[in-house]
Amino acid sequence: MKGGKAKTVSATKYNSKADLARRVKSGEFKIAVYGLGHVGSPLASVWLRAGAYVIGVDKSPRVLENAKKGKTHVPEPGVNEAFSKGLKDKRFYVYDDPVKASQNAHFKLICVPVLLTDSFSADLAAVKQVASAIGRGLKKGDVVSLNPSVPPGTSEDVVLPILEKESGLQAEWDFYMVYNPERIYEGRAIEDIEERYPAVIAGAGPKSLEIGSKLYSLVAKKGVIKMSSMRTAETEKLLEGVYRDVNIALANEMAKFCEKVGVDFWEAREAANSQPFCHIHKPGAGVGGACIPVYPHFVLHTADINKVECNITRLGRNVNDSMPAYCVDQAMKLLEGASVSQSTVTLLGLAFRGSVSDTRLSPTYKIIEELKKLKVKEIRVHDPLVASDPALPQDVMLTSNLSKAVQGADLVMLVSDHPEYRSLTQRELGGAPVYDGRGILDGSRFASGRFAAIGKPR
Ligand SMILES: NC(=O)c1ccc[n+]([C@@H]2O[C@H](COP(=O)([O-])OP(=O)(O)OC[C@H]3O[C@@H](n4cnc5c(N)ncnc54)[C@H](O)[C@@H]3O)[C@@H](O)[C@H]2O)c1
Ligand SMILES: CC(=O)N[C@@H]1[C@@H](OP(=O)(O)OP(=O)(O)OC[C@H]2O[C@@H](n3ccc(=O)[nH]c3=O)[C@H](O)[C@@H]2O)O[C@H](CO)[C@@H](O)[C@@H]1O
Repeated sequence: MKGGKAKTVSATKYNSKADLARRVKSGEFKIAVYGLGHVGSPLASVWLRAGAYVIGVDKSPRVLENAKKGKTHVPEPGVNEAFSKGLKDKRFYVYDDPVKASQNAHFKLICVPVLLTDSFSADLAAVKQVASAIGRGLKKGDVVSLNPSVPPGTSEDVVLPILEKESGLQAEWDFYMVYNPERIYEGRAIEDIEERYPAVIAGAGPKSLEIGSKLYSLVAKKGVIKMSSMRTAETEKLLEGVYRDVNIALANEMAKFCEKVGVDFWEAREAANSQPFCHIHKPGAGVGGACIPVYPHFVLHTADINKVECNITRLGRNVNDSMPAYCVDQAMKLLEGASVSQSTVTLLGLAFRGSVSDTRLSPTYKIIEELKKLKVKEIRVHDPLVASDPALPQDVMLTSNLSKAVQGADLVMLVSDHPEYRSLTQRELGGAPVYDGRGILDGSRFASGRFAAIGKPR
C-alpha cells in the first residue's frame, strides 16, 4: 500500500455514471471553479446547465461582483444566462475565499491563466497559489482538475505535490487528480465543451482517471478520450497549439514568397487546399491571443531543459513574431514619399482576432510599437468590440466610431479580421491608402496604387 496509508475512498464508490450524476444534481457533489475568465466562466456555466451546484471563485473583486449579479466580463454566449439561472435556483455561489470553496466543494477545477514570464518560461504562480488553497481545504474523496495548457510534467511535478503537501492526503488513495486541457474557441466556448469536442482526460492514476472520465462524460456529449498519463495529455494540447503556430508561419512565409514572385497567394491557397491533405493556413499581421503565441514557448523551454532541438517550432515563432514589423514596412510604402512624421495612421482592430473583444498579446500592440519607432504623428485604433483598453499608450486614440477613426487619416491598416471590416470600401475608409494585413478586403473596391494586401503581388 503506497505510503502505508489505508485506502479510504474508492473511485468506484460512485458506482455508475448515473449515481455520480445524481450526486452532482442533488448538490451532494458540489463543483468549485477557480478563475471565472474565458475558460472558467463557460466551464462553470456548463456544469450549471447540467444541473450542478457550482461555487465560482476568483481573486478579482470586479469579476466576483459581476458574478453575484449573474454577469460576466467574458462575452461568451450562454454564460450570463447560466449564471443568472444558477443564482435564481440557488445553485450558484460566489466566493472570494479559495480555501472555504475547497472545503465546501468536492470537484475543484483550476482555470486560472498560465502565461509567460519575462524569460519565456511558464508563469505558474496563479496555478500554484490556487493549488495550495485547494490543498488546504481538500477532503477525502475530492477530485481536482487542472485545465490550463501547461508544460509537460506540471500536473505531476508541480500541482500534485502541492495538493499532497498542503492537505496531508495522498492522491489515488485519499483524493483524485485529473488533467483536462481546455480546447475551447472563444465565442463558442459552451458549445465546444458540450457538443463539439471530446474531453481529453488523464489521471494521477487509474482511479483518478476513472472518476474523472465519469465526471467529464456528464457534460461532454462527444465523450472522453482517456490518456495514459497527465504528461501525455498536457503535451497533446501543446501539439494542437504548435501545429497551428507552425502552419500559420508557413502561410506567412509562402505569402511573402508569392508577393515577391508576382503571384496571388490567396488564389494559389484556395486551389492547393482543394487537395484533401493540404491545409494551408492564413497569413496575417501577427499571431496573438493567450494561447497560440504562448504554447510553443512551453515546448521550447522544456526542450532546452532536456537538450532537444525543436528548430521548426522556434523558427515558426520567430516568423510569426516578425509579421507586425513586416506589415508596417509594407504599409509604409503606400505613403509614397509623404512625410512619415506628419502622418496619421489608423489601425482597424485591437482584438487579437476577429469576432472577439480579447486583446491579450494582440499584434496591434506590436504594430503600435513599430509605428512609434517610425515616429508617425498620430496613431488611432478602431475596434467594434473593444470599448476601452488601459494597456494602450495614452496618446493612442481608441474608438468604435469608424468615421471618426479614419477622418483625415493618411494611412489605414487592417489588423484584425472582424467580419464587419470585410465589405469596407475606400470611401468608407476616408479615401486614405489601405493596407490589408488579413487579406479580407476586396481589392477591386480600392484605387490601384492606394491598396496593398498581405499575399497579393504589388
Ligand atoms: N482563452 C481561451 O480561449 C483558452 C482556450 C483554451 C485554453 N485556455 C487556457 O486556459 C488558461 C486560462 O485562460 P483564460 O483565458 O480563462 O484566462 P482569463 O484571464 O480570461 O481568466 C482567468 C481568471 O482567473 C482569475 N485569477 C487569476 N489568478 C487567480 C488566483 N490566483 N486565484 C483566483 N483567481 C485568479 C482572474 O481574475 C480571471 O478572472 C489559459 O492560460 C490557457 O492555458 C484558454
Ligand atoms: C487550433 C485552434 O484553432 N486553436 C484555437 C486557438 O484559438 P484562438 O482563439 O487563439 O484563435 P486562432 O484562430 O488560433 O488565432 C490565433 C492567432 O493566430 C492568427 N491566425 C489564425 C489562423 C490563421 O490561419 N492565421 C493567423 O494568422 C489569428 O489572427 C490570431 O491572432 O487557441 C485556443 C487556446 O488554446 C484553442 O482552444 C482553440 O482551439
